[in-house]
Amino acid sequence: MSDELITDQHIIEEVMAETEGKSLQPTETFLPQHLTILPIQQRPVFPGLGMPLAFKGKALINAIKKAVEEQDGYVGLSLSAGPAAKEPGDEDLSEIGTIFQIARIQQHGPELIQVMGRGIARFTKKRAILVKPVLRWEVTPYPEPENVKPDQDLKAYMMAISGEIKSLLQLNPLFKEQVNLVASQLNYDAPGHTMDVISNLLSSETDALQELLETFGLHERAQLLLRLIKEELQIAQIQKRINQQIEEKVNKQQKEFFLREQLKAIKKELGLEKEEGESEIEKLQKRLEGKHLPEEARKTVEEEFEKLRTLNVQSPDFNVTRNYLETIASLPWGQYTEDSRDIRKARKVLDAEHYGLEEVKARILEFLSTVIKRGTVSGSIICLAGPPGVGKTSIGKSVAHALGREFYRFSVGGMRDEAEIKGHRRTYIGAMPGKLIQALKRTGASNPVIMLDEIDKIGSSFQGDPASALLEVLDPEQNGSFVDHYLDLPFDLSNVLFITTANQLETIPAPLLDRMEVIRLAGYITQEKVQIAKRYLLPKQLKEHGFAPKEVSISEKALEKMVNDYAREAGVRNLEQQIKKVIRKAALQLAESGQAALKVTKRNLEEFLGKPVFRSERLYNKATPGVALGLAYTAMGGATLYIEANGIPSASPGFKQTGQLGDVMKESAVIANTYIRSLLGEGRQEGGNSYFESHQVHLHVPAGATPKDGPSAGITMALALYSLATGQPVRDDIAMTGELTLTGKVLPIGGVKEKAIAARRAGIHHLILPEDNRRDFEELPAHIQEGIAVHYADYFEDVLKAAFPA
Ligand SMILES: Nc1ncnc2c1ncn2[C@@H]1O[C@H](COP(=O)(O)OP(=O)(O)OP(=O)(O)O)[C@@H](O)[C@H]1O
Repeated sequence: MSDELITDQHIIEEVMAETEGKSLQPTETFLPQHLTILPIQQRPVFPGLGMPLAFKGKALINAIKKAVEEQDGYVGLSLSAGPAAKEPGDEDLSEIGTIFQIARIQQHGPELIQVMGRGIARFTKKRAILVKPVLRWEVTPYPEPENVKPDQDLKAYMMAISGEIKSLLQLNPLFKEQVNLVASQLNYDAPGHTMDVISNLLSSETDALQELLETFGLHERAQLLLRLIKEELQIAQIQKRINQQIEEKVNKQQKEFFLREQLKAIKKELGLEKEEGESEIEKLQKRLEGKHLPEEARKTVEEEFEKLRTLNVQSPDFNVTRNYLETIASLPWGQYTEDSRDIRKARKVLDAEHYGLEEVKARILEFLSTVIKRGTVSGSIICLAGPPGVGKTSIGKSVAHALGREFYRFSVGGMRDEAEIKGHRRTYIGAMPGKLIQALKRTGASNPVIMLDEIDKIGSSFQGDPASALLEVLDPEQNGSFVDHYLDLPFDLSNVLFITTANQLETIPAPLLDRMEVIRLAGYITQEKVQIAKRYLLPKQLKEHGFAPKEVSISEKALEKMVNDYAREAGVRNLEQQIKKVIRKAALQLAESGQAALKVTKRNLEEFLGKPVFRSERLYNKATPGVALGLAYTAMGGATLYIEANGIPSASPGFKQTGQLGDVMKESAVIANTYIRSLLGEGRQEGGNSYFESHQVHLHVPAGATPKDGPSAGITMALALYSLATGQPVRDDIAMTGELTLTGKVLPIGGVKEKAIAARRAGIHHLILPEDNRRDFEELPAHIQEGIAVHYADYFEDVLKAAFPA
């Protein structure tokens, strides 16, 4: 035999076969009571199974040989409590051990011997009879009793044990071999023996196994064994799970690795060598290099880069994180354009880009000079208010030009979702930053001019209130660290110059309006429009259509006709459309006729634009009793507004009004009715007037489909009723506006400039205004006042005097 230690399974089997039958169920009388004690470590040996053991030291080797020769190979095995290296003394050894019968020995050199044999029975120590050179004890052997009939409890235990062992078998294939080996020995009629065989296979703690050995009662032993097997089973299950997990992970990793390698190889073939993720990360990092990110942002960016590196390029998370970093990289952190500080240049820019608007330009220049002086725009918000097409946007652009800043414009009209301003949180699919951050990204500067259009039409809904989000953006206290939901980092908006535009101020949320400096643009009179068309709109459109200035000319008279008959509005948007139309038609004519140039005049204008859209704003060619011309101020600018009254003779007199009137306007109508009735009532006027007592009176404000409201039609309504009742027509070249009280006092109204412009547009030469609006009118530019005679009214009598000149 070789010198190797025997571990081979078949040798152990051989030993077992050899010892089989010899002492399978020894009785006490067969077993020696004086035994050489061999100390063993790590785990006790249970009776029943054959196994190899190794011992060291000359004294032990001699004692073992002697036991084989003289004592049929019987020795005692006792578990040593001390460390393996130390030679254990009497006191270190467990007093309960196993009688072991050695069947074969094999010496490996002078110091090491290997023995093979099997456990026979338990013993307990009586006393030591020799201590040196080896231990010899007097013992009491406890062979397992034969043929005990297990009682019910024990049977149940044994079945449970066998069940658990079966489960263990399924989990642990290594275990299976051993169990198969002992399977032949499992015998439920010898429960003690069976349990010992199984105990030999357990991998429980040393102490637990020794306790099992020391348990003589079969019930208790069965209980303990069952517990230990269950523990073993649990461990086996955990092991299995861990194994599975590891296996799965390894498999997945291997697969991914394999695919990635393939991808790399393919890319290499295609010349796209670098790994996608890496090169993207590098690119992003490069873009971020020159930016002045604040500490907090820098930290976040670093964390995100860390995350990006660990992510698979194909994973959706990679995209989300990359997009986020791209947004950050595209923002103008710490990048500013330098403001031009030259106010004379600013004036030049404004003048060059706009005709007229003197007052607006003056206000803008005042504003710019304070900005230049203070060196900061923080807290200043301009609101340009006026009808469509009067140049609000283009004034905003000029402000940006004058300061040398970038310009960005977006509309907040109809906005209902706060996220449009503040962005979506990144957890949303397809999340984006809000409009403000997009504006900064687009302009590439942290101090652009941002124009918020249609602030009077901002909405609100269950998705949050965009107005309050805007408030946060515009508030100088807060916008230094504006946090967009998507960015989730503060960005400094305090250097942005905000300009808002609105058609009317009434619908702007009050907290927003409070923060803004309102500059009104009232609209243009005909002469201004003609000049704007001649100097700006026409040259611009010619250029856009690829014409030299001389190729198409439109005479001033033609322009005037265009303004009056085709584009009657407060602004010039529609006029610009008409000019485009003329130029397009002219282009066709020039191409077809081969002419070099074309002149558009008042006479041939209809060839280009068709029949006039507006004839006159006057519905009535001659003065009619019951009709008066009022002036209104709407989001579209000033407008003229007829008020009609009519009556039907009736036994049951009454009063009604129509024309989509708002609540305030309805009240005005009722007030006018009451006032005029009391004014004309019997006994008050010479001869008396009993019209209202004998008629159903109806008041109407065309056009009936347009909703109207406000108190400023008070005097007009009253005058219409007066004219109806008295049968006197109001002179046909007069228009009026003013609120009326129940006692006939005339109160001031708003929008004087817009209304004056509307009156001029309608060819009106006489205007009735409340006395308290005198200053408003007198402060208007001379060209608007020109040609208008104003009659100021303090009481309704003043209105009558102006309307029915003697
Ligand atoms: N005073 C002016 N001088 C020169 N051009 C003008 C003047 N006013 C308006 N325009 C021109 O008229 C056109 C319409 O003006 P703009 O778009 O600024 O109007 P807006 O008031 O912003 O209208 P909206 O309220 O509809 O946005 C532009 O081409 C603009 O340049």
